[in-house]
Amino acid sequence: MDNRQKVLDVRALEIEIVSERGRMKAVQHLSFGIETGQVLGIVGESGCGKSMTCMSILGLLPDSAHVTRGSIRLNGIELTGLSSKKLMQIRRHQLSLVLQNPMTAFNPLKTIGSQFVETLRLKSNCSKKQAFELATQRLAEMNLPEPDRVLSQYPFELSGGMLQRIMIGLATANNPTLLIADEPTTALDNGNREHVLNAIRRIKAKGGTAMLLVSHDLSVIEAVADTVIVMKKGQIVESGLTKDVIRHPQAEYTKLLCDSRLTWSNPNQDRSQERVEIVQV
Ligand SMILES: Nc1ncnc2c1ncn2[C@@H]1O[C@H](COP(=O)(O)OP(=O)(O)OP(=O)(O)O)[C@@H](O)[C@H]1O
Repeated sequence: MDNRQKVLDVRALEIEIVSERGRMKAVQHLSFGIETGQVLGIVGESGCGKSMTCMSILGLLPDSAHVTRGSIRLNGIELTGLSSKKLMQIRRHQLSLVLQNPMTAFNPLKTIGSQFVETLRLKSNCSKKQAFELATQRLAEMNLPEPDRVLSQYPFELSGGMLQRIMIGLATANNPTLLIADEPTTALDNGNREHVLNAIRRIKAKGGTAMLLVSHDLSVIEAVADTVIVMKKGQIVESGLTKDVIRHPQAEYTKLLCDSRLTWSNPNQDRSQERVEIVQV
């Protein structure tokens, strides 16, 4: 990874968790950066600190966790130590989060259109009519058929795969500086997975948003990420251009992940029990 101007610049980050069992470092010595229009993948086993890293950037760590060292800069602004009011402003205008469950992300009692409009008007000063027009445009960009009809529907009338693409459209509607997507394709059938990866590719092609894509699945990272960091037990074991890391893994742990990627791409493997969630802050 080079030293060009980075939208997100994380340096020597350390996150500590305090519980009745004592103190533990969820993340340490973590440094990485992302440039505008680029996708950085974070891959690693469960519990290695991927979510803690994302939540620290958003200023949404649980009460038991704290950034104890290091720096997180978004467009040159240091986020660690900012007041919660300032962080909320930054989240509202510059950051978006897409998590795993689209069904729980939406209010079941409101149409997609009213939720879209509500969120857009919270993030910018647009009128109801402008918000509706933007919503229609974003749904079309996400390749959703009949955007007007989708906007008039309730979440339960749409499939999980469609709701995921709607969430990505909503999360990027106001062109955030940084989109954080946590496992957005896990366990989708191939068709829906490809739709979501295409949605990510379209956001990349527009070029205004940097993206942090978290996945335990190296194939997803390989499909869209320019650079990747491989994490194990809260630390980076390897990082670099995705194609280099995947073609020539250096760390034993990355080699293992690459081997299991071959297993995951086996079409006979049953991944139907895995769930996917997408939520926006
Ligand atoms: N709310 C919490 N309170 C205390 N410890 C937590 C909390 N959430 C996570 N942890 C601990 O922090 C460490 C890092 O967890 P984290 O959720 O960041 O891992 P992850 O890589 O995102 O895992 P997964 O892929 O399963 O989501 C783990 O040891 C985990 O047990």
